[in-house]
Amino acid sequence: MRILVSDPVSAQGVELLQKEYEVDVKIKLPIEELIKIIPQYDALVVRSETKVTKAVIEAAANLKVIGRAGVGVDNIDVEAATQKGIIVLNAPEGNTIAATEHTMAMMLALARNVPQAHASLKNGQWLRSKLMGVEMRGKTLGILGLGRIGSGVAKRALAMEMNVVAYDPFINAEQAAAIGIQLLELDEIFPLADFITLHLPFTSETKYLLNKERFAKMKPSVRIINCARGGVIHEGDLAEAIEQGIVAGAAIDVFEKEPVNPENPLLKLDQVIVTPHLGASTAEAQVGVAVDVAKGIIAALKGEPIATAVNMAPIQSHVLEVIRPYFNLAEKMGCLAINLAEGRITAVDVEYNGEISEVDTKMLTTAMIKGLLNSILTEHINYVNAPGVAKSRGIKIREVKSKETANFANLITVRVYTDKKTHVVAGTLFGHEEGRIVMIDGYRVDVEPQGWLIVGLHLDRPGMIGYVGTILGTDGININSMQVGRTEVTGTNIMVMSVDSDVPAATMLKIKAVDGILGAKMINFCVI
Ligand SMILES: NC(=O)c1ccc[n+]([C@@H]2O[C@H](COP(=O)([O-])OP(=O)(O)OC[C@H]3O[C@@H](n4cnc5c(N)ncnc54)[C@H](O)[C@@H]3O)[C@@H](O)[C@H]2O)c1
Ligand SMILES: O=C(O)CC[C@@H](O)C(=O)O
Repeated sequence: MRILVSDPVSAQGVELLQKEYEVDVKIKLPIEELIKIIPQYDALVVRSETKVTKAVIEAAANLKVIGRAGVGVDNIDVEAATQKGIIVLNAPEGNTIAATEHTMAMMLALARNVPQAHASLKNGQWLRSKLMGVEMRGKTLGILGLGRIGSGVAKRALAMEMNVVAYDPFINAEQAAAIGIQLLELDEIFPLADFITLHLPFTSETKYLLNKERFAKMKPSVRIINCARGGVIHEGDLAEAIEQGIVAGAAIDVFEKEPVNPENPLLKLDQVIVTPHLGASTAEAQVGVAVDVAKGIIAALKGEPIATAVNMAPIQSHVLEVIRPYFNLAEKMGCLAINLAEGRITAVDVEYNGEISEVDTKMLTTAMIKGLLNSILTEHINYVNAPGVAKSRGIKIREVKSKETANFANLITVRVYTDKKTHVVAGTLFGHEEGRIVMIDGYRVDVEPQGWLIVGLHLDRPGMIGYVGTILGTDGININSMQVGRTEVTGTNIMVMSVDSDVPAATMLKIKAVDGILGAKMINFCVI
């Protein structure tokens, strides 16, 4: 597999990727060049400079995952990626502290005119009275967006004895109270705030959230800090509000167009201090996001679950801890169940029994669907596209949950309904990690879901196992485990054999032709 890194990311992340895959680092690629070379790659790693547009994604014939070394994914067409089954993941936590501290640095620098003082003094001017500042203590800070960075800023502002209020429609009052601040409506914040800092994503909802109309509602002494995304403030309106004395000053790290146009009106104002999108630029944050994104890319390429994918249902870390050991098992159970099934599949039930039923198991169900569909489709099925593909094929997926369990602490049961029959496969973990299939169509087995498996139905009479063993032996296929038992149909037995290598179709035909063999299936667990 090949990975393209198209923005500067820390060496630690690149080295992690190089341990597993071939990696090309090509910075500042013109978009035409990116479109030309992207079909060669399975994964793409970016920061904010590379614009992963629809055209890039359409050209990306082999791309499986795009990793963003940072939080904001607004430089990636996530919708186009999702439609193509490409996982988009980010590294949401690695630069939180960096961006939080940069916000505090910008707020203090704005309050005390630090950049203006520095520049004038270096220019030979001693401007003490002109550069009078304001204190933070006792002032009201309005935080727009109380997520990771917003709440970090809130805690630091409280330590500086500021009054802190916040607007975030997706946070409840208890969460805000736990930080020690009050949630208000947006319009309630404007007349109160001496400082307003933005920490929300750039979306169609937040575009130009602060504009002419909203500046007019603010205190005339208000100072604005933006270390989130350029487009959440209308830059022209802000410049005008500052010129008119409606806003006292602004500290801006992010711009609607980056690198910023030197003609941007904000750059011309003394009351505006700026940095070139440096929020995440600390040594620690860059190592953090590069390592996090590399781990995410490796997991994605190996088909493992990813906690930081933005176009899949998010998994909370305590849930991931519980369900992680079951992913491989669930996927293999999907593969086995679909291989047993005959006829048109109409629905699949996944039943969770035991303690596992108490956590969110959606991603395990997705793993099962992934295993099921990858066994029958040529298109690559992953955690992003599996539910959509199942739906488009008219397969109804249902989760059933019960804390009750009979023989195992935790049990997953997959039922595949077809227009002919229902097939049932159940699995559990032995110890904490070892996945086992413990039931196939009502028959108790103990099968490691790996390698190759033959499942056959035969008449309950002497010699049947011998015939099959002889065919396999003659064709050079080694049996490494074998179980035989009665099914619920009188006179019919089931045999389950793990073998060391792939079984050619010709060998399977010979087995099926044995008098008394009622059917036989070969399951290749290696294909998923
Ligand atoms: N300057 C930088 O270098 C830098 C570094 C890191 C992050 N960022 C940016 O900072 C911002 C915040 O990052 P984060 O890690 O705190 O993200 P986060 O997802 O933890 O927090 C975002 C918060 O915004 C809230 N929100 C969403 N839509 C909203 C709306 N319409 N109105 C009000 N609140 C809304 C969400 O509920 C959430 O609580 C993002 O835009 C991110 O891209 C910039
Ligand atoms: O890559 C960067 O330096 C910026 C990152 C930042 O904007 C983010 O959203 O994480």
